[in-house]
Amino acid sequence: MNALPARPSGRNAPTGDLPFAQALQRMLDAVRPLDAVERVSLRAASGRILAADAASPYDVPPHDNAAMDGYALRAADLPAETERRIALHLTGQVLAGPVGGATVAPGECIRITTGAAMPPGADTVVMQEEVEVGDGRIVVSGGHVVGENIRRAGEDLARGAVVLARGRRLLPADIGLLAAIGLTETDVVRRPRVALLSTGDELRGLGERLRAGEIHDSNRYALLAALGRLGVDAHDLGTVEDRPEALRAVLAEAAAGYDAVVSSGGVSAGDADHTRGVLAELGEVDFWRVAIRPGRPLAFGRLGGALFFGLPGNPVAALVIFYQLVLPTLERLSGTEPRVRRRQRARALAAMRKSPGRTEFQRGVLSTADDGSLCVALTGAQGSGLLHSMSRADCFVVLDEARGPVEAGEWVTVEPFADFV
Ligand SMILES: Nc1nc2c(c(=O)[nH]1)N[C@H]1C(S)=C(S)[C@@H](COP(=O)(O)OP(=O)(O)OC[C@H]3O[C@@H](n4cnc5c(N)ncnc54)[C@H](O)[C@@H]3O)O[C@H]1N2
Ligand code: MOO
Repeated sequence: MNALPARPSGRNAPTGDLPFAQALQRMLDAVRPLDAVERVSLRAASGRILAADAASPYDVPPHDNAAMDGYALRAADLPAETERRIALHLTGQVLAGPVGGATVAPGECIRITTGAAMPPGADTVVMQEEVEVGDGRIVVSGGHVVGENIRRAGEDLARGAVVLARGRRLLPADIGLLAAIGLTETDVVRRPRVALLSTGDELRGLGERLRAGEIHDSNRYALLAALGRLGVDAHDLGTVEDRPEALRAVLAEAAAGYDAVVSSGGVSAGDADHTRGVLAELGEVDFWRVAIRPGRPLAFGRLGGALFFGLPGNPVAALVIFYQLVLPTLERLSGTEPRVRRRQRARALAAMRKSPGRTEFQRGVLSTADDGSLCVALTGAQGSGLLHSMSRADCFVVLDEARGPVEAGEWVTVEPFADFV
């Protein structure tokens, strides 16, 4: 791990808070993407990361075929002038499916349906709407061009062409492409094994009764849900008491069996905050404290073979850190590049509080003004313990470290959740 880089003096310099962009870069740099491969059936491959380029073993479509229901014929038989009409002898039909022996000789045509392979001799398909059908013959006008209404072999994918590159997260259309090139299985990267735990004597699991001073452990369930959507192999290690020995025991075991460990709580400066101390004992702390709000007391490091993310306990802080820093790092660990965050500009519907010194990720709701421009309003109070401020939101409002308050009507940067949440 690198030592903390020299930092220019500034508002956060004395505390050693790492600027957001530097923290993200250091986390990404610390990753060695997994390269272990497993073969899965195509039915189980959705959302997995492709481990090697997939090339097509043949042309797709494999044969020239009709793009319309109509008649396969030879363009040379037709008159050049649109007004003139001629009759062609109708000799049979070809449907989509196995190819029969039908061929088209001069003066003949064959009935053809969409997707059926072009019979030898024919070079054009005329739509049935443009043809008059009689007894054993059709009447068709001129003005058709050679190759009309034919889909060419290899038009979608040429033989040997790379259809999907290594590192691709397989989407439904990708599964279709792999099926189209005849694959039944594909090689994907093994899923990262990620351990998740919460720390805090006040925390109770689902269904447990609360005594005075206790709360439900909401972080563990929110983070498990977020990890589930990311497609990692998440393991719930439960809630750990605020005792160094208890944390030591759980983290020592986690160090051995996981690619990443995510904890929440116990990273700040309180008397019961042991996460950093135990991480330093059993592994390495790369940095803690990022100039970000919420989520400043983030501890990042290494625990045995695992990356370690010590998220702050406040529920909104834990999720903001997860989406902004942990998610891209886990994407790289999974063998794919972090997805692009499409930042947009939106007009603030009301003023927003902001002091210089930390990058803020406030929670907003997008709307469209009468003139079509994008607008954003905050989801009410932005305290980092107020989980509803996150659950009501559909975007982050990203306010740069250096800037101060936002005035109503000002343009700000937003990150729609649809891209990553
Ligand atoms: N003297 C200082 N105090 C605090 C600082 C600081 O820099 N100096 N930072 C504050 C900030 S910012 C945050 S965020 C919190 C983070 O502290 P911890 O990570 O040590 O979190 P805890 O103290 O354990 O808990 C904070 C808060 O969150 C609740 N919590 C914890 N875990 C869960 C969970 N799994 N589910 C739901 N809620 C949880 C906990 O009950 C506390 O209310 O520290 C500030 N203090
Ligand atoms: O950073 Mo703390 O996460 O603001 O509440």
